Amino acid sequence: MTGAARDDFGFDHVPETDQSFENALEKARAGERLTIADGVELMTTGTDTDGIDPVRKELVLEAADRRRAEMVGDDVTFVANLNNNVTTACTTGCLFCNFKNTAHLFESDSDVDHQGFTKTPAESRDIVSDAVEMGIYEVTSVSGLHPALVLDEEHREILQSYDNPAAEVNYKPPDVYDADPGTYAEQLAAMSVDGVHVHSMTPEEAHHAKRGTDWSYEEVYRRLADAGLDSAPGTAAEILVPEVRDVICPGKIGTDEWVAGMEGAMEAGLDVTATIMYGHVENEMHRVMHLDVVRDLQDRHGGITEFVPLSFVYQNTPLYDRGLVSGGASDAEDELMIAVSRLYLDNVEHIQSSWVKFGNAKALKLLNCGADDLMGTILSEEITKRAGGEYGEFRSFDDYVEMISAIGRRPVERSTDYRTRRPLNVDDDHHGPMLGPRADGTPMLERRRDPATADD
Ligand SMILES: C[S@@+](CC[C@H](N)C(=O)[O-])C[C@H]1O[C@@H](n2cnc3c(N)ncnc32)[C@H](O)[C@@H]1O
Ligand SMILES: Nc1c(NC[C@H](O)[C@H](O)[C@H](O)CO)[nH]c(=O)[nH]c1=O
Ligand SMILES: N[C@@H](Cc1ccc(O)cc1)C(=O)O
Ligand code: SF4
Repeated sequence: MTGAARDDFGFDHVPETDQSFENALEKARAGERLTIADGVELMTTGTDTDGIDPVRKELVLEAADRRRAEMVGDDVTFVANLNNNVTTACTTGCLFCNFKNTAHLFESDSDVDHQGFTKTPAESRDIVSDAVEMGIYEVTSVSGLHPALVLDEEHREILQSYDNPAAEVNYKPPDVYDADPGTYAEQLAAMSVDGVHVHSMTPEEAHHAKRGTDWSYEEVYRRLADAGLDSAPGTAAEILVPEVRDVICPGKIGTDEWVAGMEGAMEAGLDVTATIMYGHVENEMHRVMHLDVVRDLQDRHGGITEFVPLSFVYQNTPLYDRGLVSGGASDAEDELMIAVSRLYLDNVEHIQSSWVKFGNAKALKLLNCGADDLMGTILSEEITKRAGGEYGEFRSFDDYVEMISAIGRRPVERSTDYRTRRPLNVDDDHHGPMLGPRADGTPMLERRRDPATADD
């Protein structure tokens, strides 16, 4: 149970094992593949004692830091990217999420005020074009499950052929809404400016993009790739254990469906990332069971480029408002989550420290606990901000160089798939991206179009 959860929720899976902390640590240090019991011993710093033992914790962090150095060396990577989320309208109602707004508020005849947005493909293109001009390599786009969003026109026709599409397949035509998001294919094509890498379509979104059809995930991801998709984010993972999903996101796809979606993306030839969102109602057994699902998937397919632990941002969420949790993960839990991810996921090369969730100081600390990637410039962020997170929306290349060299590591700009890397020269006065289609080393904000002088 995390420190923050108020109730035990009657979970069947609890952090109890037959393993000892010492044996688990020994195996981790020797580079042996860990079992779930080993992982739980490390994550809890021993189930034989209550709470986190600070001395044992340091031993786990040290083992993970050493493993990181052996696996990927001392470079710290990051990507020049933009978040361009298309819509906050969603019908799913996950209890940890304050990104979404109830979809019916977006209907033209609703007079209830809301803070949400829906972008048309043309609006997405303008936003991405500006960021490409600033030198980004990647655009990341994740959205709510808007009832008018469909894969393509063929999908729309199928959904319209149902007797009652709203009730049967969660479809309403775009003319019901204030703004038309177009189709997923149109959005991806619009965002594909000058060949910029498009990272989008979580398994949850892919499930929405195939609703009411018998299409496979592979088929859906192939069509999305034809439209401009380059890789897929493995969010919607949350905690991949059914009894936890029943509490925090009963309307969401299940664990098996998430795995099937990721497999479909990989079968369509796309790289994917994988995530865990932790620090709410789950316990350490659930966290390690989740790592096991990811490791198993990677054993079978090998397309996961990075693992991203997303620490739950609790402030403005239904889970917190309703008293189901009293906060998020502690610093020690964040450190152990990163460290055990590194040690358990022996087949995933990169572990990301997410500054948007942790802030600069903790994000840097986590680079000494097993992480080797410091996310991206982002430029605009809504999910964490709307949940009450306060660590901003942008990090410049100068910020990155300063932070990473301050901990004695080498800053390296990367592509989304990590296959292209460019070490930065820390002695330069200013730094900017070089890998994007229009990047030329100029600092990003210097190239931001001034809205006052923009001509369109
Ligand atoms: C907001 S959704 C958008 C994409 C799509 N609707 C989905 O669920 O995959 C993307 C991810 O943001 C993360 N997220 C949402 N609310 C969060 C919160 N309060 N704290 C941390 N992560 C959060 C979750 O992991 C979620 O899967
Ligand atoms: N950790 C978060 C990410 N990570 C994604 C990266 O920035 C990048 O897009 C990925 O590594 C692929 O190159 N993105 C978010 O929007 N929010 C996060 O918390
Ligand atoms: N956009 C998601 C997180 C995310 C997106 C893509 C990733 O590869 C990883 C994480 C958020 O802000 O929470
Ligand atoms: S996490 Fe995704 S599916 Fe769930 S409510 Fe938020 S936007 Fe909708």
